Amino acid sequence: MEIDKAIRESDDRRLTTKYDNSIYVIRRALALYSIEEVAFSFNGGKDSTVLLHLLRAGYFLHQTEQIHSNGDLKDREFTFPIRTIYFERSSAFPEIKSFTYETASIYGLQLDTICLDFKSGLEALLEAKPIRAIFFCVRIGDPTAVGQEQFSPSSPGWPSFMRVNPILDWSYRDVWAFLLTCKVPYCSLYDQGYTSIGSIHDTVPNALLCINDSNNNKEKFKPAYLLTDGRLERAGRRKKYTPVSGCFPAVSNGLRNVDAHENGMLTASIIAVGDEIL
Ligand SMILES: Cc1cc2nc3c(=O)[nH]c(=O)nc-3n(C[C@H](O)[C@H](O)[C@H](O)COP(=O)(O)O)c2cc1C
Ligand SMILES: Nc1ncnc2c1ncn2[C@@H]1O[C@H](COP(=O)(O)OP(=O)(O)OP(=O)(O)O)[C@@H](O)[C@H]1O
Repeated sequence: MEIDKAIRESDDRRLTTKYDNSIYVIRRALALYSIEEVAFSFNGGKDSTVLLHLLRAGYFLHQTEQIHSNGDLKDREFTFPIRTIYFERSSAFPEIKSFTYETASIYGLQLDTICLDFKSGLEALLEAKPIRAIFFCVRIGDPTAVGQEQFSPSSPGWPSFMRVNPILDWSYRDVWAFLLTCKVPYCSLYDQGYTSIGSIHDTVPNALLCINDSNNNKEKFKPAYLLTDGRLERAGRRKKYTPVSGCFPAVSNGLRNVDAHENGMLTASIIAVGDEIL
């Protein structure tokens, strides 16, 4: 299996350890649930792309073990049977949409495109299919990762299923080490300086990757894998906020000089020195 081979041939010990742990979680899930009971939530982003290939490798290894007595399972005989769900958004970047569909076609994914919000879409899906566990790409540091573990039941108020998070402990650097080591295709936006991709309304390239091109006065950006401080991967994503006076600010990556009033966020600092307040 090409993914497993690429990782085994790599001398990046940290990556190998992360890979082995993720494969362990995937194989645990595949042992606990039947193939009809699992699904994979895929959106064409970098984390999703990592998980797709981990699932391909994990499923392949799981299968190989199951049919061991019948001889080798060749790569070309291998299909990926895990139901893959994609919530299509009209506000998604066209590059993300096309990458998602191209990837589905290249790897023979059974893609279910859902045009509802997450909750209603999941409700409809779980009513129609026997799904009990969903592979998800949350990583520690993501705003939604708080309190999650590798196996976490869905939150109260959500349809009932198990969230399986095989890359929970992966860092930004691990994600890129994996994608580059395995030489798998990823969405072209990452080569244009986007480091985390939300909607067209709230995402710009990461200003930390900006190259000054004084010749033609145009902004250029280095690829996402050159971002050295992974804690800043969401610097190109504007925080969700409630507009104060109904006016929406221009997209900002948080590093440009954006008017705080315009953003609806006001901050104040107080410095106390002895009994004096400055
Ligand atoms: C398959 C799936 C399952 C989800 N399950 C939950 C959940 O159990 N609890 C929750 O608070 N959010 C859940 N969400 C929402 C995500 O945590 C998160 O809000 C969503 O991915 C939006 O991220 P974004 O705001 O960065 O686009 C789920 C989303 C998807 C696609
Ligand atoms: N529209 C969607 N359809 C299906 N799954 C989704 C969707 N949006 C989010 N998810 C799930 O939530 C995970 C986390 O989303 P998130 O946007 O943080 O990561 P990503 O898109 O893979 O990478 P990036 O941080 O670069 O955007 C996805 O990898 C996927 O499992």
